[in-house]
Amino acid sequence: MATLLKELPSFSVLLSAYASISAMVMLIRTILNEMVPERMRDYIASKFSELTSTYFSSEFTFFIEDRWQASDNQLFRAAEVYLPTRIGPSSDSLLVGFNDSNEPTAPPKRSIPVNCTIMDDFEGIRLEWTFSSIETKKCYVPNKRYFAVTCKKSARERVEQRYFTYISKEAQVILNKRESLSIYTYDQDCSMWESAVFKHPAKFETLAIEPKLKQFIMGDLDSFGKRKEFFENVGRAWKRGYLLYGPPGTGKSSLVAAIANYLSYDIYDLQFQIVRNDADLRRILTSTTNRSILLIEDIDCSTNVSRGRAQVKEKPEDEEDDEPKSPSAIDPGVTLSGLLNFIDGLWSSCGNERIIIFTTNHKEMLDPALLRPGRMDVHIYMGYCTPAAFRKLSTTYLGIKEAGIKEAKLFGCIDELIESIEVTPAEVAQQLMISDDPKTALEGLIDFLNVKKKKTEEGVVEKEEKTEEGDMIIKDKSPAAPTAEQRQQQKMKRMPQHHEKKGILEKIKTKLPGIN
Ligand SMILES: Nc1ncnc2c1ncn2[C@@H]1O[C@H](COP(=O)(O)OP(=O)(O)OP(=O)(O)O)[C@@H](O)[C@H]1O
Repeated sequence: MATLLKELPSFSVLLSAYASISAMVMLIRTILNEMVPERMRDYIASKFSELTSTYFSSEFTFFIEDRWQASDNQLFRAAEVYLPTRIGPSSDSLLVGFNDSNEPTAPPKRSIPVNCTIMDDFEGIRLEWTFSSIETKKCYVPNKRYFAVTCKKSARERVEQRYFTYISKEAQVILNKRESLSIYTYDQDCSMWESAVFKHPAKFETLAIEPKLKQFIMGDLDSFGKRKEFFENVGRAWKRGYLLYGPPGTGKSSLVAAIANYLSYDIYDLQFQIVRNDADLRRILTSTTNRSILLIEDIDCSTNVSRGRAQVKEKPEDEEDDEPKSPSAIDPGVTLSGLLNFIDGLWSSCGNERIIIFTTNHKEMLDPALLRPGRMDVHIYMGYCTPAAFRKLSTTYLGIKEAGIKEAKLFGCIDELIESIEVTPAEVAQQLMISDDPKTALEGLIDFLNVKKKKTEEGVVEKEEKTEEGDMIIKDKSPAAPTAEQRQQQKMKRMPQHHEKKGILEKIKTKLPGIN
């Protein structure tokens, strides 16, 4: 010990060493101040302090941004669902509100405000969450939102391997338990999906369609939900495409609502006309969630995927086109191949448990490529009202479970009229709503059907006269009464689709392997 003390430098030596080091530092600082610009000095200082704090800090921070590469970040979504359940007394702020106008007195829902800090515990690990949002300069690019999760460095691996998986599972459980569904519509100005509470009363029980068709659709949906492994084994994306076609008012939208309620899936209602181009479509579609329905209504209104597009393309360039050009509002930049890429192309593998539904009033207008086998798995014709559909409507609207003696005669008359003209379930439902008294409502429906029948017959006669003369002059509306045979012939000419009513099931084309 004594030898060791002897070898230590004396106090005066230490003092002089300190003085010379300080002088050296002062000299270097003066040189740096003189030679290095101030901004550069600040940058070096901040980097130096960042480096030392990272090296010596005992904490680790994960960042979870709202986007991950080209898609929505599913971990971010899970955190959005999970974190509101962890808001406790230690949180200093909270975002509250609701968008369900059906229940204005319900307690508000919770969400996370910007810069709010939330503490969570997992297997003895303390975690601190902070939510941030950075505004972007470009108006069509949404704000960049992210969570920062801080934990002890020693717990980093457990958080990465176990905690984040736990959050995803918890979020799924919360989503499965929620009482209301959401319907999303795309806001092109903010470049994001906006949601509203979806509480549509349509159910399969209230749908007035042929019972066999109903059974088929429900069975198809059931088997789709159970076939995760099947889809994996056959190397296909876990998706199902439905094309609903038929005249307006035959229940296409009601069927979509019934499917959403049956499966408890959210609906993404995409107005195709607002999509700028294929890249835009890709971004929009990759930001939808699993277990959801992508709905594109009136797909024929998009000129780029309608049959006209193919015909226009085939025309020689110098050929005059007498057809007026479609206004740009209905001529989006999305190409058919861009859309098909999502249905069965490479992008179709993005996401799982998805239902894609297209509706159209004019199937014949669609580009054949969209109708080819393997594209839309099931084609469903939603036809005019049939006696069976009318029975369902009378149960739903008038509470008539089975026609008694009183109604039997009226029912017989209605059945006959319904079979002889084209009347939509929407029109029949409208008439049944006129009175709460079943007899009055049914009689009102008979009057309506009789008027419609008369008008239709008059229309046919008028149309035939027009066709013969080849001009557009409106003729006298009072027709010469046609004979029964003539009426039958007129009906056959006028309603080629009417006969399809009876063969609705033949119109269903099932293309998924494994379903017969
Ligand atoms: N098959 C049906 N079963 C029960 N209700 C129906 C049916 N068809 C139509 N309706 C009633 O008529 C209204 C309009 O129907 P819906 O909007 O579903 O028809 P649509 O075929 O989607 O029409 P569009 O092609 O014009 O969009 C609905 O509110 C619904 O109450």
